[in-house]
Amino acid sequence: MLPVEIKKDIFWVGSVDWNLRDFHGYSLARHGTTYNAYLVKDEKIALFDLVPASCLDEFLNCLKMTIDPERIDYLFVNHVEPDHSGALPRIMDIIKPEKVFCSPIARQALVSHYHREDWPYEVVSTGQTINLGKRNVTFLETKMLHWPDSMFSYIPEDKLLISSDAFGQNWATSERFDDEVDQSMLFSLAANYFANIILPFSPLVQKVLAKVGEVGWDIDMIAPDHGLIWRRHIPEILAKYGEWSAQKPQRKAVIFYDTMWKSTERMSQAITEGLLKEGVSVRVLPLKSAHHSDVMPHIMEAQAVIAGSSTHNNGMMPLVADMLTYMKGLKPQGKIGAAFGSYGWSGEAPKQISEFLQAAKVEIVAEPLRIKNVPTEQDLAACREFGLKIGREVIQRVDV
Ligand SMILES: Cc1cc2nc3c(=O)[nH]c(=O)nc-3n(C[C@H](O)[C@H](O)[C@H](O)COP(=O)(O)O)c2cc1C
Repeated sequence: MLPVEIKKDIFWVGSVDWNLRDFHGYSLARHGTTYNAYLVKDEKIALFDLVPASCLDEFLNCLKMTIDPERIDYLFVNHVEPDHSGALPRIMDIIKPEKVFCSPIARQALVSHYHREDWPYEVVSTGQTINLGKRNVTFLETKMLHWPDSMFSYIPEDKLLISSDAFGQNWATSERFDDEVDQSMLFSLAANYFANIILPFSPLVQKVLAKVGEVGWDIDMIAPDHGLIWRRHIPEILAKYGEWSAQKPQRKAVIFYDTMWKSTERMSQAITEGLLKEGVSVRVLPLKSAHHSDVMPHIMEAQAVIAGSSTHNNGMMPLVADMLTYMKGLKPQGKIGAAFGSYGWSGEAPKQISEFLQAAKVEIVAEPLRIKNVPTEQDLAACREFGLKIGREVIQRVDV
């Protein structure tokens, strides 16, 4: 990739991973991703963040088009996760920087990843400022957003916030800025990223947004470590982070299920009809075709989570267990829910699902609905009634 000057003497120098489809086990990177690093040419030459070890060659090519890497004085590590620091051991040998700036927790994390106590670490904390010459860099530790070591770097002279993984999206593009790409795709991928990575830390997002307001940073560019750089739609993405982290649900229900012989699927269709009759928008996600990370953005927005499974070996179908486990870890707040499914003889799955939902702090608003074998017309009417009941609960909560 070619470097791009994003501000006077500040360059994007990352790499674009067109191949990536599985991002540490998520289907999040269906559209590839970028690893963004930023080079600042001042009296001190500074490099912010890096790329994974696998992208080192492409990254070095890009970097060398802007600077002789040996001239770089300072490295800033905003996040230790290997997609942003994996190239560090090789880069340290090439650049031999005077200093490696990182948060106190990042220093420990770097040592436990790369086992190098001898690198020239310089620990920086929230509010501290480092001078580069004409510019300053100031820091805000964003612990658990989304790793303990994470921090933001802000350059006031350029109104530039280098935001680590926050505000990122996984999308391999040749464009570098938010106003150069399709807007609905951009915001949809930003939402996808938030729902799968940031959601459990929603209360922290609210605090960080408040803190950024409090310190009065004037920002006209947000440069995340993945995806497009925000320069045109900053108020919109900040508002979206406020909205997503507030977890205010919409008049929407998500139904996910797995089925062997489609009886549970037939139930899901009748439940959908009931919800629609109440005026609730529905997303139906059969887990054989929807990966758990594709379901989460819908759960993030929905008021109701309705999970279905046929009974399989006295339990729920494995894909449903997978989805529930994944969802529980992401701690969605303020949801209502219910469980359903077809069975042959013992029929444990719906009750097990209902208990799991409850353990995930989902408020159960309908008894688990079980149908023996293939649903009759009467059974389908019961499913519609189940959908109507949940629909009414959605409306009651969303429309207050
Ligand atoms: C491998 C297998 C294991 C099953 N185990 C159970 C079971 O433990 N308890 C039960 O009630 N039904 C069991 N069933 C029956 C199914 O739950 C039943 O056929 C149901 O109607 C399937 O719903 P579906 O079409 O949505 O998959 C099993 C079926 C299969 C194929």
